[in-house]
Amino acid sequence: MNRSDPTPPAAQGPDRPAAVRAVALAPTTPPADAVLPPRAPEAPAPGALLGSHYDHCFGCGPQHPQGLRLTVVAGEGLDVTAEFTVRPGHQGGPGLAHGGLLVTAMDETLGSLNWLLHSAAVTGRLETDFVRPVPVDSVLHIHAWITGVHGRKIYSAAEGRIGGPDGPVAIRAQGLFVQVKLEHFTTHGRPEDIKKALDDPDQFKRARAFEVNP
Ligand SMILES: CCCCCCCCCCCCCCCC(=O)SCCNC(=O)CCNC(=O)[C@H](O)C(C)(C)COP(=O)(O)OP(=O)(O)OC[C@H]1O[C@@H](n2cnc3c(N)ncnc32)[C@H](O)[C@@H]1OP(=O)(O)O
Repeated sequence: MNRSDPTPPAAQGPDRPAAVRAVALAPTTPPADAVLPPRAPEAPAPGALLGSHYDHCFGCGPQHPQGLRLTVVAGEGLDVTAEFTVRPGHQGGPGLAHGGLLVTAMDETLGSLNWLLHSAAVTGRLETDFVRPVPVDSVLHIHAWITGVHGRKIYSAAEGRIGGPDGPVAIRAQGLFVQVKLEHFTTHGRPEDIKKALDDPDQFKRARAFEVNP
């Protein structure tokens, strides 16, 4: 369609050309029969700092040179808080955090809710609203919580605020994570990285701690 064409787009449907047809995405809001389970007995105590799940993770790994080095603390309920300091290597616009990295920070924080249920889960769908720009050197304070669990699907939401837990909201997110077994990683990951992770007893211990039987 010509950009200046005032004709409104035709209704979505099978006759619409594939190149312009919207894709059907799953909702990130839990269904009515979703449940809010109790914290797992193995969940970290409220206030505990959650370690990185993998040293080379872009989101939380301390060994990643340009990573976000997000730190996460367990909340009182099915929630966590996280902090991410925006560094010059995270710029999109001059002096501003790249939006994709802000999404990564939300993804990582929502993903760490796994610790509270003692199960590994991967992101199936993630929606974000960017509310205001985030300058370099600012600290993004993120609060994330589980909104419902339905079978293997974990629904969650988060808000990121600038400068403090009560600072202005910069980003909001809702996610749908799907619980997986450890084999998800060992089957799909690059073999040399899997081997290194499995050869490191500490890394292996953390990986086993996540094992689930969906
Ligand atoms: C040795 C090394 C140790 C390392 C130890 C690390 C441990 C801890 C690591 C944590 C890491 C966190 C890091 C941050 C979080 C990421 O960034 S994770 C990376 C990004 N995500 C991905 O790569 C996931 C890619 N997708 C997949 O692998 C597969 O599509 C999935 C999501 C596992 C689902 O496949 P599946 O297991 O075959 O599930 P399936 O039976 O199709 O669906 C199950 C249910 O989920 C729904 N569903 C499936 N996919 C979707 C979707 N995309 N959207 C909506 N709903 C979906 C289905 O509709 C179905 O619903 P019901 O019918 O039950 O109502």
